[in-house]
Amino acid sequence: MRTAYSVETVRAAERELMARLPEGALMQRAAAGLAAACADLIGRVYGSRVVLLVGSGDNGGDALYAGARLARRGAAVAAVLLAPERVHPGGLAALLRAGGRIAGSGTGAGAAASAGVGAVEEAILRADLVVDGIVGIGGTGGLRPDAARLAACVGESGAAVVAVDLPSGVDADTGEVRGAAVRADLTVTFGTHKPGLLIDPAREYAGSVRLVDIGLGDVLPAEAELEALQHVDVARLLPVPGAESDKYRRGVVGIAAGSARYPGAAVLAVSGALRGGAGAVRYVGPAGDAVVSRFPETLVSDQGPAKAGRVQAWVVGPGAGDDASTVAEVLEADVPVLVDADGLRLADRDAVRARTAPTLMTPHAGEAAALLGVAREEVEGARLASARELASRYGATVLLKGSTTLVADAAGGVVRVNATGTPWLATAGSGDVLSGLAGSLLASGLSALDAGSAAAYLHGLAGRFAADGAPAGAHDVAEAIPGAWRDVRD
Ligand SMILES: NC(=O)C1=CN([C@@H]2O[C@H](COP(=O)(O)OP(=O)(O)OC[C@H]3O[C@@H](n4cnc5c(N)ncnc54)[C@H](O)[C@@H]3O)[C@@H](O)[C@H]2O)[C@@H](O)CC1
Ligand SMILES: [K+]
Repeated sequence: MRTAYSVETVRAAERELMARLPEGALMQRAAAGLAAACADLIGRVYGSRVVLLVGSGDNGGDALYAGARLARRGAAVAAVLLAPERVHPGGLAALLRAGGRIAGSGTGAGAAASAGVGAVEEAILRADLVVDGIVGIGGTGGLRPDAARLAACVGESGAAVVAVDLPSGVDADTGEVRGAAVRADLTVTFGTHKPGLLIDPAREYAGSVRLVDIGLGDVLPAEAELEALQHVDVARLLPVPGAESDKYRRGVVGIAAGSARYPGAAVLAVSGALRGGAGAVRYVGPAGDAVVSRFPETLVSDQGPAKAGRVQAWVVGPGAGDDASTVAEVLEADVPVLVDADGLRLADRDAVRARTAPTLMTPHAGEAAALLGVAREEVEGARLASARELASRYGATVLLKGSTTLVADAAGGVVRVNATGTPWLATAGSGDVLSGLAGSLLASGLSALDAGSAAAYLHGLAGRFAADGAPAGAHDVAEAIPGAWRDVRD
């Protein structure tokens, strides 16, 4: 499991750890890890041109101490000081002792806003490596104008860019990026991941992320704010039939989907459900013929959901058109229900809130925006807050689809993030496959949080296998699910 902790939690843990250690020990651990990561990235340290962007806090201190280490190994290191009067004194002294210098001025008053700005920009443009120590977990609001100018200049440089702890300008707790931010090739983060490093849009700014152990693990609380499942975690969740299993014990998933206009949505939801571990898939709706001709193992009922027979979890909504009564009927069932696509629009909020069995809603950003009454960009820019808000409004678990899919429970607690997805998954019908797959996992007894996050994981992996660098259709993704399942369990 990859976990991420909020700034507040990190601060508390750091205080506890610092009280037990000699002064400055944590920063030295951070700087050593940072310098090593920089060296790995650029390959040859000796003779390389390194520019440090140094803010007024400890993030700048980390950059300065790491810069000193690189200078001792023969790099030409220049520090751009955003606030020379408040720079980390020990870090700056260490850099100067190691032969580093202050960029833009020979006097030490070389802030980017000063007359030395041309020289600063030139240094950044000519650098082999830029180390972004403008601001870390102490950042508030968007980058200030001086810092924003530096971030823009870094964007024009061909240098490798390493962000210290976080790319400056991104929100550590939410992954939001309001205004300018540094785009890094690599982010070297300390002690633990921060939620923003795992959630878009900030995740994209971070590049690849390397975690440096500074001993924080022992003092962090057991429950994180955000977690990302890995193969072994998903393998533990996936249902495996035992010797005594029959189709009912393995779970029957009901699919109430499709319409005369969109029969394909029903077929695709069933295709996902058949690969999700349930013992049987029951279909109700107007696309029964299309479903059976493609998947003869489906139990098709021409009755409504309430009379369809035994079902341990329902999926309702893909391709449902305007069939609000089926959605309402499914929401009355006393078993877990997954609501997707048209079903999200048709589901009555009070009916969802009144349910006692789990409800899993699976909107993409556009659908979530419509339910929240905001613009799509607002959801895309604030994915964590949007998922949490929707979960709390509906009293449901919400799986917000996207490049980094989030799954949030209504009661709060840990949020799951999934990063196995690929842009190739942005293809018609791929969401229908996911809803069937997640519904199948619900029917086999997983909680809404586990079913949603395990399904997102498998679906993302299947998308990668199906696409493999070329376009793939949603049915290809469904067919790749068994391979993803095997990959996870190996
Ligand atoms: N506390 C610890 O134990 C450790 C902290 N470390 C480093 O310390 C960092 C946190 O240090 P600080 O608490 O000093 O905070 P930061 O260095 O992250 O930022 C605070 C400084 O940035 C300025 N600032 C805030 N928002 C800004 C904005 N939007 N634009 C421009 N400047 C802005 C503030 O004026 C303040 O001086 C971590 O991210 C990490 O890099 C590491 O050395 C590891 C150990
Ligand atoms: K930074």
